Amino acid sequence: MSSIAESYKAIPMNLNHIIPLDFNGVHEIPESHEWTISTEHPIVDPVTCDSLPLIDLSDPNALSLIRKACEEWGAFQVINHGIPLNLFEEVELQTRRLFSLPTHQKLTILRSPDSITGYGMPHIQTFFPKLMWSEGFQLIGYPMEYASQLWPQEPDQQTNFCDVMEKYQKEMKAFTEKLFEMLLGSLGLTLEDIHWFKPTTDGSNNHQNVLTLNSYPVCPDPNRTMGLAPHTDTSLITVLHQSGSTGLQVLKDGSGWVPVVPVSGALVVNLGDLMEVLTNGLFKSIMHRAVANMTNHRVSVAFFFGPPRDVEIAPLVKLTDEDHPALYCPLTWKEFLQTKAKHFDKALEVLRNKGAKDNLD
Ligand SMILES: C=C1C[C@]23C[C@@]1(O)CC[C@H]2[C@@]12CCC[C@@](C)(C(=O)O1)[C@H]2[C@@H]3C(=O)O
Ligand SMILES: O=C(O)CCC(=O)C(=O)O
Ligand SMILES: [Fe+2]
Repeated sequence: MSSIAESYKAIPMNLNHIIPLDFNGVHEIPESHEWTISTEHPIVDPVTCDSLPLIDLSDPNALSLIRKACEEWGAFQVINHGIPLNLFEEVELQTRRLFSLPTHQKLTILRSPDSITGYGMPHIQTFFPKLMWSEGFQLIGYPMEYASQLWPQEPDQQTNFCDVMEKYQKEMKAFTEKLFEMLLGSLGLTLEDIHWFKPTTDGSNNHQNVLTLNSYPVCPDPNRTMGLAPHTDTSLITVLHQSGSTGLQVLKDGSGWVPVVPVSGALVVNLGDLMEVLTNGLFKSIMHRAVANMTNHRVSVAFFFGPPRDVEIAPLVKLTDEDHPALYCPLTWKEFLQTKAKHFDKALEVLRNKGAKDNLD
């Protein structure tokens, strides 16, 4: 059995693309972090122009609103999701505790070049000549091996951190499974149409999920830097809790970069590349990016919901016919991460053109 944790073994990253800047006391943008931001797409005003749909999950029309948002945007915000709001406060507090540690302490849990978990710059850094104004920490499950290094003298803090992260992942797992069912429902499908989906009452099914804590330190000139460069996620669904400060922007066809205005207690749902594959392109994965700001240290928490290990994702049979042939070749999340690590934003195109996964190189 091969898991996503092994995805980067064949394509290790360069250490210069993992170690973040020590952002403390930086008042000038170093050349290494100075970006020329493309003006190909303008930043639009989310108040007077397009704004990301906000869906109330208790609305009787929720399914049709979800379908519209998934077809037109590939993302939406949700309220009435059932996750206790104090859990967001707890996860944000623990996230801030981690990132406010001295740099030498954070470097004790530096991600190794062939690994998925640990502290460092985003995996996509490798595709950009300039460095991003952010740092992140990826974890899977109960992260005691990391917490014990971060707070060696504080056993209570170690357990607090791990307990909150574990509780958050459990809530997110249940929520993303429910959301996945709603997304299918919006297309007239059920979980029965997904041969690999095995819901369990005790939460023990083997979906693969990753939690990422993102940190965007205060930046002296955000217009000349990039917090997290434009990308689509590889997951089926990503659920993002953004703290009170703006920073996330989604790319809307025909409009431009639309800032996602934080709504208290709401979660942002992004569709990832594997959802585009599964729905044979009916739902699109959304291009998005994040920017830092001059006044607040912005943090966000992203939960990546993926398929079980060794399950090949392919366009759903019920969504294909003679007029709508399958557009993508089947592959596992791990194989897709490897394709993305080679081809980045061309990865879906590669899947469309190759027909069989043996030809992905
Ligand atoms: C499972 C994963 C999704 C992710 C790559 C990763 O292997 C672990 C971290 C995730 C993350 C977080 C920041 C943005 C992103 C594009 C990246 O570079 O690392 C996503 C990845 C993704 O969606 O592929
Ligand atoms: O911080 C954000 O708003 C975006 C984070 C994100 O896109 C990611 O973690 O993949
Ligand atoms: Fe993302």
